[in-house]
Amino acid sequence: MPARILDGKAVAARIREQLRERVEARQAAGRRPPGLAVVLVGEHPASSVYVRMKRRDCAQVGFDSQAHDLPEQTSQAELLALIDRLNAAPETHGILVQLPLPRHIDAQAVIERIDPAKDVDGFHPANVGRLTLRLPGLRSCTPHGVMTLLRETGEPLEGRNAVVLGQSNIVGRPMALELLNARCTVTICHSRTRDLAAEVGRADVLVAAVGRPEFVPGEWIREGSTVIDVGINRRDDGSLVGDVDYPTAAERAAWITPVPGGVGPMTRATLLENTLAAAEALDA
Ligand SMILES: Nc1nc2c(c(=O)[nH]1)N[C@@H](CN(C=O)c1ccc(C(=O)N[C@@H](CCC(=O)O)C(=O)O)cc1)CN2
Repeated sequence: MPARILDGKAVAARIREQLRERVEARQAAGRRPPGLAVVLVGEHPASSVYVRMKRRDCAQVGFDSQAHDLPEQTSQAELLALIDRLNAAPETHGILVQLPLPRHIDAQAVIERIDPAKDVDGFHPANVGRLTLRLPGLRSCTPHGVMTLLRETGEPLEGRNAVVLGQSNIVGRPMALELLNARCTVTICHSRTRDLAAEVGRADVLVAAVGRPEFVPGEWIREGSTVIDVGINRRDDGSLVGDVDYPTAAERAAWITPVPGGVGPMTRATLLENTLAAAEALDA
């Protein structure tokens, strides 16, 4: 039986509708809309697309979308000064600095300058630490969005073997922590992993986040598993493919995410959820 599709686009649309209703109720109670500052430095083509989508999402749910488009030559000091102003601004509940940043800027220093209470990307060490310790806090959007999608299968996660391909700060590491917190047995694979095919073959839940087009062949996939493809790779003809070879993986998996329309929309929906949560906490 071919895999069932985990439709991130549809789930994200449902989340946005719920958020729109909550924002309406908030405003009916005389409170200001959640404000999200989206900071884009330079003109990285993919980043410009993602930022445009995030701003459109904000408009759709009634958030106050605050655009800060800065030139490529912006200095680190100028960017840090903007973060300081946004940290102090009561109408700004969430601050998102789109990554990657130009090479002359130290992205970690920028992330650490954001007030953890406004860190809607969940990248600040304080929020990553809280995730590690199973304390409430703002969660990194892609991994948290993946957890929301996994719940859509209706299958329990407890005790399942989860394998994460990739150990990045944005996806791989927080993803492994989310799965561990859901009581999976977690393996993280990376470029030095010895027998990748064997590790993937043990996965009841596979999360692929390596950034290499169609890197995982279908024959590695465990029959009946859930396959989450975080990769978004653009081919020369402009089309998008994931890190997993979708047609062959779909023959073996029970559930699979498409690319596009899988994890990407969930990343954006989680950003909106985080921004409303930040607004509720900051305005309380
Ligand atoms: N500050 C951040 N920077 C980056 C993050 C992040 O979470 N925070 N993650 C990635 C990119 N990313 C979010 O910004 C992102 C990537 C893709 C999508 C998405 O909706 N993709 C669509 C297809 C879009 C297209 O047509 O190109 C899909 O998969 O259906 C949303 C967000 C790096 N930077």
